[in-house]
Order: sequence, then structure tokens, then C-alpha cells
Amino acid sequence: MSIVVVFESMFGNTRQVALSIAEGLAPYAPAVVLNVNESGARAAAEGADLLIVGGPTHVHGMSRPKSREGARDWEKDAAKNVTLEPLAPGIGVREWMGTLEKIPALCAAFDTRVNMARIVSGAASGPIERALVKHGSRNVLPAASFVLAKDGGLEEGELARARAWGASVGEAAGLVARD
Ligand SMILES: Cc1cc2nc3c(=O)[nH]c(=O)nc-3n(C[C@H](O)[C@H](O)[C@H](O)COP(=O)(O)O)c2cc1C
Repeated sequence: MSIVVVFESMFGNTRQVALSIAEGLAPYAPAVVLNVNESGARAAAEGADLLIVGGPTHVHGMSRPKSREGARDWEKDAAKNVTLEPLAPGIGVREWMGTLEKIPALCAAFDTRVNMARIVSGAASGPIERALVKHGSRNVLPAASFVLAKDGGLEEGELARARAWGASVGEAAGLVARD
């Protein structure tokens, strides 16, 4: 099975989660991990059997051009303690999913967000999942959120949870782990 993980990330947290998800999937099948702004992301996704898409939660949902501009301003604020990713801001998963001409049969969605009740924070993964399903894909597992600590990095244990979620996606897609 061909698996592609496409992520959007302003400050690197969602990138780290994407890489950990691929690590968790590795015993089941190798996964290609691509930033949404890499030129090969669309072709790779269109050729995959399973597409996993993740992004940061902005203003309770998927990012928009304005929220990504807002993220760029966070870098100027020393109190935020963030560094912009090399490919950010660029486009986000919202716009990118709209460019897909072919959708893989299977999908899963994830996001990063602040560590608050979901009703307060919102979560990008819900709308990501809905967009993929609307395009005709079938999600194999409920969407997952990975949360940030107060210092702006991921809470301890979230990358391990991302690896475990990656393995669960592999199993839910009907794959069997190799020894
Ligand atoms: C403009 C902006 C708006 C945000 N709005 C929300 C929000 O509504 N809910 C939330 O949980 N986090 C919000 N955040 C925090 C982001 O979710 C957080 O920066 C992101 O998960 C970090 O992932 P990244 O390092 O991959 O960009 C916001 C961040 C920015 C820059």
C-alpha cells in the first residue's frame, strides 16, 4: 500500500507530528512525508492509496491566508518563542486539498492545537477529514489532535502518541505489521 502524509506547519510542531506518524506506520508500510508547499506533494498524494493530512489549528479550524500572515507576525514577538518553518507561510491544507484532481481511496486527518477543551480550541482535523471525505475518500480512523505545551512546543508524550496513532492508522487500513 502506498501511503503519503502531507502536513502544513508554521513553527514545526505539525511537521514533527507528521514524521512521528510515519515512524509509527513504518512496521506496516513506508510512508512518504511531504510539506504541503513541496512541489511533489500533489502528485504524490494523487498516486497514494492512503492519504494522511494534518495542519495546525488556526482560529478554531484550518488556517487561512490571513491567519498564516498572523502566524508570521508571531515570529517577531520574542515572548512567543517561535521560528517560522522554511516553507511557511505558503499555502495551507485547505487550499491544497482543493487542488487535488484524484483522491486516494483511504484517508485520515490530524492537527495540532492548544491544550484546552476542544470546544474552546477548535480543531483543524475535523474540517480536514470532512474535506477529504467530501472529495470521495473514506477515513479509516477518527481524526486526532496533538496538543501544545505552554512554551509553544508539543506537550511531553505527544510524539509517542503520534507514533501510536500512526500504527493504529496502519491497522485500521487493514495492514499487518512486519517483524
Ligand atoms: C493565527 C493563529 C491562530 C491560532 N488559533 C488557534 C485556535 O483557534 N485554536 C488552537 O487550539 N490553537 C490556535 N493557534 C495555535 C496553533 O494551533 C499552533 O500555533 C499550532 O498548532 C502549532 O503548529 P505548527 O508549529 O505546526 O505551526 C493559533 C495560532 C496562530 C498563529
